[in-house]
This record gives sequence, C-alpha cells and structure tokens, in this order.
Amino acid sequence: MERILRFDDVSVTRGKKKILHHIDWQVNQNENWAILGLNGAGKTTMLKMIHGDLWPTTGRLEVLGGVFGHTNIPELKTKIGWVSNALQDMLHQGDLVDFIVLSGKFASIGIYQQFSQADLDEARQILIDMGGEKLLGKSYEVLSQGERQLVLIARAMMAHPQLLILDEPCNGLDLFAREELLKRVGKIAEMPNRPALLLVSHYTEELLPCFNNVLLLRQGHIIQKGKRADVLNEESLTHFYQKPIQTVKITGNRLAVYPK
Ligand SMILES: Nc1ncnc2c1ncn2[C@@H]1O[C@H](COP(=O)(O)OP(=O)(O)OP(=O)(O)O)[C@@H](O)[C@H]1O
Repeated sequence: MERILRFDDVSVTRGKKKILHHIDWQVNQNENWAILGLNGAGKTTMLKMIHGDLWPTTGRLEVLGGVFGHTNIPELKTKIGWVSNALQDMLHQGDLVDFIVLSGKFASIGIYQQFSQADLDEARQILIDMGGEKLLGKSYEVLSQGERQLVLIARAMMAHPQLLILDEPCNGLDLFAREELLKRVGKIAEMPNRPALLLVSHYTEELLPCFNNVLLLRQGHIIQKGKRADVLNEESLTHFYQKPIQTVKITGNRLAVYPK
C-alpha cells in the first residue's frame, strides 16, 4: 500500500503559541480523508505543512515519499493539487479561465513558462470534463463563487496530482452550487488515476461517502481519527464538540450535525 503522507510526532509552535501538538497521522493511497475542527483548531496549519508552506517545529513529516528537510519543496508542490479561498485571492482576476487552469501544470500564479498547444487543449478538456465548458474564454473575475471553485479544481487536476487538497471548497456556495461541486468531487474520487483526497470542512454533510476516513482536530490535538463509520456518529461527535448535538442522516449516505 503506497503511503501519501505521514506525520510522526509533529508539533508546530508560532511565537509562544503551540498550534499543533504531537500529531501522528498516516494517509494511504486508497484513502480519502476529511478533517473536521472548529475555528482555530489548526486545520489550515496542517494543510500548509502538507503543501510545503510551513515546516514542523519538531517531529518528522513525509509527503509523497519526501521527508521535509531532505526533499525539493517546489517539485513536491507540482504533485499536490490545492484548492482554497486563499488561492482564489492570489490569482490574477483578469486572467482567462483557460490560462488559470493551465497554470496548474506549473503550480504558478499566472503563466511564465513555455507551454504547448497540447497543454492548452488539455486544460480546456479538463474543464469541459468537469462540466465547465461554458466558462472557457471568460475572464475569471466575472465568474460566480461556484464557478470559481470549479476552475480551481480543474486547475489542480491539470498537474495530475497524487494528492488533492480541498480547503473548505464549499465556502460561499449556495445550496445547489454546493451539491453540484460535491458531485464533481465525487466523480474525481471514481477516476482510475484518482488523487488521494483531503478535505477540510466545517460541515459533516459535505463529507461524501468517498471520504472513507475522518480526523477530528480540537485545539491542535487529534481527538479521533479513523474509519468514517467509527468517527461520524453521534457519540464520537458529541465527545468531540463537547456540546449536545443531534445527527440527521441525509440523502447520499451523508450525516448532518446540528447543535441541540
Ligand atoms: N503565524 C501564527 N502566529 C501565531 N498564531 C498563529 C499563526 N498562525 C495560526 N495561528 C493560530 O493557530 C491557531 C490555528 O490556526 P489555523 O488557521 O490552523 O486554524 P483552523 O482550524 O484552520 O481555523 P479556521 O477553521 O478558522 O480556518 C489559531 O488560534 C491561530 O490564531
């Protein structure tokens, strides 16, 4: 079984604040993980580390076979697809959608490298395959939030990533745009050469069944991690949130959670 990433006793301290405490976690190729945690739990910090934007203060981190401190980070980044609101803000808003998708090949903001017509055709085909044909030729700044997220996922897929990180991808989407986007994520999970998926979300109902593993993070500590059924249930989640909750099974084998 090929390993996608592994945290061994990883801690992160910024100034006087310890943000992550002794994280032990492994993701294998056949797994898709969702990370749940309240605001400030340390989710973004974990993702930033995996993406090579931040290093552990102590401990060992291995991502796609490379151990931090001994691996080429820019090269690592080209194997990881990254979708987040922070990335949306960094993109050049006036760029054409076609070129934003293409830039995923180079893990760059904008295009500064030589590319071929075949590269551009591939970028366009990826967006078409994701249901975004009508977005081709449009300027990124005129797109809706749902359309922007679709473009970012297509951009991430352009690099044929081994790992696709989705950091709160449904933020700002209306009910129907959210379902549409989740459907696309579900399709990626079924692709033959699919990347391992890593989703951060505040809402359990966004955890499609393809997210077969779940990690619960509270104040920088892993409270529970493991198989979906063992984690996504009322008992575990009540313990995790430390508040009374009710869970509701919703269509598509998903679970919604509400405060009681
Ligand atoms: N550079 C930094 N210096 C000091 N504290 C930091 C720094 N970066 C993050 N933190 C703190 O670390 C904690 C975890 O932050 P992080 O952004 O990882 O949480 P999160 O789980 O992603 O939260 P959210 O759901 O709100 O996005 C927060 O309390 C945050 O204020």
